[in-house]
This record gives sequence, structure tokens and C-alpha cells, in this order.
Amino acid sequence: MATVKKVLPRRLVGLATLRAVSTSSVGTFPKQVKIVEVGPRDGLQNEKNIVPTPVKIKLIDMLSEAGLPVVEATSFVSPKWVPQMADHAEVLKGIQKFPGVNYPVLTPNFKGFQAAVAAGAKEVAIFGAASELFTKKNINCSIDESLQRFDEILKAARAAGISVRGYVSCVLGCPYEGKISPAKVAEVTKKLYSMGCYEISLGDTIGVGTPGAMKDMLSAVLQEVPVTALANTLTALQMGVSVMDSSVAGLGGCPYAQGASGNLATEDLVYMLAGLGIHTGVNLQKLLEAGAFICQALNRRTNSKVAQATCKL
Ligand SMILES: CC(C)(COP(=O)([O-])OP(=O)([O-])OC[C@H]1O[C@@H](n2cnc3c(N)ncnc32)[C@H](O)[C@@H]1OP(=O)([O-])[O-])[C@@H](O)C(=O)NCCC(=O)NCCSC(=O)C[C@@](C)(O)CC(=O)[O-]
Repeated sequence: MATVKKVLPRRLVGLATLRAVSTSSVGTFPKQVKIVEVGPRDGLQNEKNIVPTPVKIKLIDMLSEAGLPVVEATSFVSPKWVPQMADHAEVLKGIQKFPGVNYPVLTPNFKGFQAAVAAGAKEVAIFGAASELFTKKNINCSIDESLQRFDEILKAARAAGISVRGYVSCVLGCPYEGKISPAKVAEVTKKLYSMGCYEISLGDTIGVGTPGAMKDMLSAVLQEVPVTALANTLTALQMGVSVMDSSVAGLGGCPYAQGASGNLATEDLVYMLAGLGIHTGVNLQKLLEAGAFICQALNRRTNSKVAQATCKL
């Protein structure tokens, strides 16, 4: 099924999550949307000042309390590459782990996978891209090499009963290669899917997508991978997307994607979906409080239009 991370096109992170479910709902809005909150990971990974571990833990607990079913907690990447995530094990061990909430963590290679499992991860996410240059900049290997690394993780995860989510970045454009063909996105997505990812998030990593480009890209991907089913997000919804990634207060962006312009704010996504009568299970008031908390901790204004309109920061 497809996941969209963005409403108003700035950066359409993780826009389609694809799953092995029927395509019968394509063309109509799904009744329910699962929101994957990526703020504690994608939202904070690019912050210049190291965010204290207790602040990260409190944010994750507040987001869980707001009813988000999935809160991406951290990433087990090299601290030399992303110093902000160096406290990954402490964060994962320190959070409350609400029943029914999943806390996936990013793992770029087997070393990261092993460290994540040792810290108690029950779900990991592998992250590839449809662009060779971005893959090199982000995880220092080619697309083929990345797929070999992911295969190793998927095999070990299967043996350990750990779920694996997949990411494909740069699906609507790359900061280094420019236009990316929908066929390439479909190819990489299909590979992750056949290797065993239960859900695949398609990311417009730098926010250059348009509803038209989204339609072309999703049409190519949907020929290869089944989908269950805002400007760009609305298009995806109409094409059957029912899992969306977003980041509280619109925080974040990939440090290795030049020009990444932030994420879709979870508050705005929840508000829009509620307006469409689509169920998310998220308590907007509690979510606004979590957004206000992290903006205060980071000493910055929220990027959420709803939070601004309700004067939450
Ligand atoms: C993949 C590597 C590690 C390759 O980096 P490398 O330098 O090629 O790795 P290496 O295998 O040569 O190892 C170099 C050093 O890193 C260590 N190392 C190696 N692996 C790990 C690990 N897992 N955890 C901790 N340490 C690790 C390793 O032990 C060694 O340490 P040293 O001997 O020098 O002391 C590096 O490129 C990396 O960490 N990249 C991560 C970049 C990143 O986190 N980007 C942001 C996430 S992606 C994103 O935001 C996009 C997304 C997902 O949101 C979707 C979208 O928006 O499109």
C-alpha cells in the first residue's frame, strides 16, 4: 500500500508505502490512514545542535500518547555520518514502548541491524534510493551494493522475526541527478518488495514533486507492487495510498539530500484527513502539545499550519 509523507509540496518524504494488499480501493479515498511519524528520526537527524537524549525520549512518548501507531525512533547509522543519532541505543532503550505502537529504526547495513536488535528493536527500516548519486552520497555505495546489504538484513530479520520496512528516496527527483525515471523507482521498489519488505515508503526527498509527476511515478510502481489503498498527497490518496509518513511540526530532512526542505507536518496531515472524514486514531490536541514541546526544546517555530493557526507556537 502507499504512504505519503507530505501534504503541501515542500518535501514529500515517504510518499507511498506499498503492501501486498488488493488494489480494489484505487480511485477512492481509503476509510482509514495509518500515519508513520518520522519526526524523532528524520525530523531531528539534521539538527545542528545535538538534541539531548531525554528530550528525544519525551518527544517519542508524547507522540505515542497522541495515538500515532508508528513512531520512527532513531537510526543505527554511523555516528561519524550522522552525529545527531549517535544515542540510538539509549533512545530505543529509554522510551516507554506503548502497547500497539511500533518503533522502527533505520539500519543501513548489517552492523546497524545487529546493534538495533541488541538495543531491543522489533522493527527496522532499510533505506535505498532510485538515484545512484544520492545512494553514494547517503550510504556510500551503489544501488546494487545497497540491495546486497539489504538482502543480508532481510534474511537475518526474517530468522529473528523482525519486520522490515523499506524506503526508496528521490522518487520524484534527485538533488544530484535531477529527473528520476518512474521505471527506475518501480525497479528498486519491486526489488525491496520481493526481498521481503512489508511496506515501502517512497520519498520525494527534496520536495520537487507535482501531482502529475506523482501520478506517473505511482502508475509505474503500481504495475510492479500491489497497493492498498494532500495537493500531492491527495493524488496519492486517490490512487490508493493508505499509509503516510510525516514529521511532527514539519521538522527534518535528510542531511545528504542537498535542498531538502522539511517534511509534511503530522498536525496538518491529521487535520486534513479528519476533514475528509478519514480515520487516523490520532488525538490532534495531544499531537499539537508534542509539536509545541519539541519546538520549544529546539527554540524554533513550528512548520505546521494548523499549529500556527491554533497558536500552539
Ligand atoms: C552506511 C554507512 C555506515 C556507510 O559508511 P562507510 O563510511 O562507507 O562505512 P564503513 O563500513 O567503511 O565504516 C566506516 C566506519 O563507520 C562504522 N560503521 C559502519 N556502519 C555503522 C553503523 N551502522 N553504525 C555505527 N557505525 C557504523 C564502522 O565501524 C567504521 O568505523 P571506524 O572503524 O572508522 O571507527 C554511512 O554511509 C551511514 O551511516 N550513512 C547514513 C546516512 C543517513 O543516516 N542518512 C539519513 C537517513 S536517509 C533519509 O533521511 C531519507 C529517508 C529515509 O527519510 C527517506 C527520504 O526522505 O527520502
